[in-house]
Amino acid sequence: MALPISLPAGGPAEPAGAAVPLTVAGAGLVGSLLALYLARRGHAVQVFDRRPDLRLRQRSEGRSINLALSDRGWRALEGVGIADDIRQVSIPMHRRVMHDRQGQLTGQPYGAPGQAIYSVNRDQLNRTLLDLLEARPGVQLRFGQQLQRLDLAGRALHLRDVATGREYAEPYTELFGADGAFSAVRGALQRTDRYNYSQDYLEYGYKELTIEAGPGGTWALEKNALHIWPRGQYLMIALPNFDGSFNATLFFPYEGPTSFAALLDAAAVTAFFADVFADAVPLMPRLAEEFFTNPTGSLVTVRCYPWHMADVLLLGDAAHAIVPFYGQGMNVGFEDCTVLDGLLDAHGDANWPAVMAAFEQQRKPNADAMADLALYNFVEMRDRVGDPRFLLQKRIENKIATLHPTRWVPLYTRVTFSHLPYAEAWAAGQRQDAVMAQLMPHIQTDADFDSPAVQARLAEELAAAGA
Ligand SMILES: Cc1cc2nc3c(=O)[nH]c(=O)nc-3n(C[C@H](O)[C@H](O)[C@H](O)COP(=O)(O)OP(=O)(O)OC[C@H]3O[C@@H](n4cnc5c(N)ncnc54)[C@H](O)[C@@H]3O)c2cc1C
Ligand SMILES: NC(=O)C1=CN([C@@H]2O[C@H](COP(=O)(O)OP(=O)(O)OC[C@H]3O[C@@H](n4cnc5c(N)ncnc54)[C@H](OP(=O)(O)O)[C@@H]3O)[C@@H](O)[C@H]2O)C=CC1
Ligand SMILES: Nc1ccccc1C(=O)C[C@H](N)C(=O)O
Repeated sequence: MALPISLPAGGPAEPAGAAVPLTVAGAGLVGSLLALYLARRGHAVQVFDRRPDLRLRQRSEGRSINLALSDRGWRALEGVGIADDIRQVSIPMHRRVMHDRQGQLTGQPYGAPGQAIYSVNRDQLNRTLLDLLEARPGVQLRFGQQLQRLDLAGRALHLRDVATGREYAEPYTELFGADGAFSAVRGALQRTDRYNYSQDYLEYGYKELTIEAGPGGTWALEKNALHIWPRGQYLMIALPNFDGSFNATLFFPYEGPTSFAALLDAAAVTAFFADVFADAVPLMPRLAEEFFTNPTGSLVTVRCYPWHMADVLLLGDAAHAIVPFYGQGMNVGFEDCTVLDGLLDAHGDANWPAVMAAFEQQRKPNADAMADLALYNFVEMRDRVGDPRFLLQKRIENKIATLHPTRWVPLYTRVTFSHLPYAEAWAAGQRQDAVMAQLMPHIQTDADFDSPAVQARLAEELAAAGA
C-alpha cells in the first residue's frame, strides 16, 4: 500500500504470502490478551509497544506490582485457556481487613463463603500472556517501538524506534488502541471534529511501598485478605505477594497540611506513619527510602467517545481509564476482550465496522458506570469502612441477601462476582442504597433487624424498589 507521507516506510518485512495483519498498539495487559484472542481466531497480528520486552528485565519497575483479579477477568483468561495457570500464582483475598489507628482489626467478607478476589503479580500475568502470544503462528511482537502520531486518513502509524531514534511510518488495516491511560491512539481521535473527551484528576496521588515478609517468608499480616487503613481523607491498602511481602499503596492528597507536599524529609515521613499507621510501620523498614525513591502516581478518570473511527478501536484504559479503588480497571479491560470475541462470533471476522460499532455501543455505558463505581468506592474505602454504622449496614445487607437471595444481590457481588453489565449493577446498587437509607434509622444493633417493625419496613421498601 502506498503511503501519503514523507517518512520512510519500515519495520520488519512481512513474510511472503502472509495475511495482512491486524495491528495492536500496546502489549500491556489488555493489548496482549486481545492479541491472543485475535490470534486464536486465526488472524495474523502485530503488536508494538514503546517499552522494552518486560520479560528481559530482572525485576519489576516498582509500579502497581500486584492487582486484584476477579470474575470478569477470570472469564477472559479462561477464554484463552490460562486461568488455571494464573490461579496457581495468585492469592485469594476473602475479605477486607481494616486497621484502625490503635491497630484494632475489623473484617468484612467480600462475598459468600468461597468467593474471593485474587492478588496477582502484574509482571507475571503480562509475561504469561506474552509467552503464549509469541508461541502463536502469525504473531509479531515489536518492543521499543513508540507510536508518536497516527494518520487516521492515511491509515498510517508514525513510529519511533526508542533504542535507535529512527522514525518510520507503517500502514495498518485495522488498529486496536490498547496503549493505556495516556493513549497516543486516543490522542489522534481527540483531534477529530466533535470528539467527546474529558479527564478528571483526583487531588490525590499514590505511592507504592513495601510491607516486608516475616521470618522464613511468612506473612506478617493476614495473608488471604486485602488490608485497608482508612483514615477519612486518605488511606493505605496492602495486597499480599507470594514471597510473604505485601505491596502497600498510600493514596494521599498532593497538597494541604496532611499531604505529599507536607512530608518533605525522612523524619517527617517516619513520624507521620508512626502516628497514623502505627501497626504497619514496624513492618516497613524501607519506608522512608521508598517514599522518596518511588514515584508519586496521579489518579485520573478518562471518558471519551466514540471509541471507533476509521478502522481504529480503543480498548482497555485507552478507552476508559478509571481510578483504581474498586480493583476493576484491568477486569473491565479483560471483559472488553471477551465481549469483542463474542461480537466476532456474532458478526463474523471480516465485518470489522459492525463489530467495532457494536462494541462501543455495548461497552460505553458499562465503562461509564464502572468509572462512577470506582469513585464511589474511593469514599467507601478511605472513610466509610472505618465507621461502625457502615459495617453494621453491610451486615444487615448480608442478612437481607441471605433471606432474599433472588431479590437482593449486594452491589459488591454484582460488580465483582458476576458478569452482569456494570451499568445494571450500578443502577441496582443505587436502588439498594435508597432502601438502606430508609431502613438504617430504625436499626441500632444487629438484633434490631429481626424486629417485626423493621421486617415490615423492609418488605415495604423492597416492594417499592421493585426488588
Ligand atoms: C495503582 C493502581 C492499582 C491498580 N489496581 C488494579 C487492580 O487491583 N485490579 C484491576 O483490575 N485493575 C487495577 N488497576 C488498573 C490497571 O492497572 C489497568 O486498568 C490496566 O493496566 C489497563 O491495561 P491496559 O493494557 O489497557 O493498559 P497498560 O497496562 O497501561 O498497557 C498499555 C501499554 O501500552 C504501551 N504504550 C503506551 N503508550 C504507547 C505508545 N505511544 N506507543 C506504543 N506503546 C505504548 C505501554 O508501554 C503499555 O505496555 C490499577 C491501576 C493503578 C494505577
Ligand atoms: N486511571 C488512573 O488513574 C491510572 C491508571 N494507570 C494505568 O495503570 C497501568 C500501569 O501503569 P504504569 O505502568 O504505572 O504506567 P505509568 O503511570 O508509568 O504510565 C506510562 C507512561 O504514561 C505517561 N504518563 C504517566 N502519567 C502521565 C500523566 N499524568 N500525563 C501524561 N502522561 C503520563 C508517562 O510517559 P512519559 O514517561 O513519556 O512521561 C509514563 O511513562 C496503566 O494501565 C495505566 O493505564 C496508571 C496511572 C494512573
Ligand atoms: N485493588 C485495589 C487497588 C487500589 C485500591 C483498591 C483496590 C481493591 O481491590 C479494593 C477492593 N475491591 C475493595 O473494595 O476492598
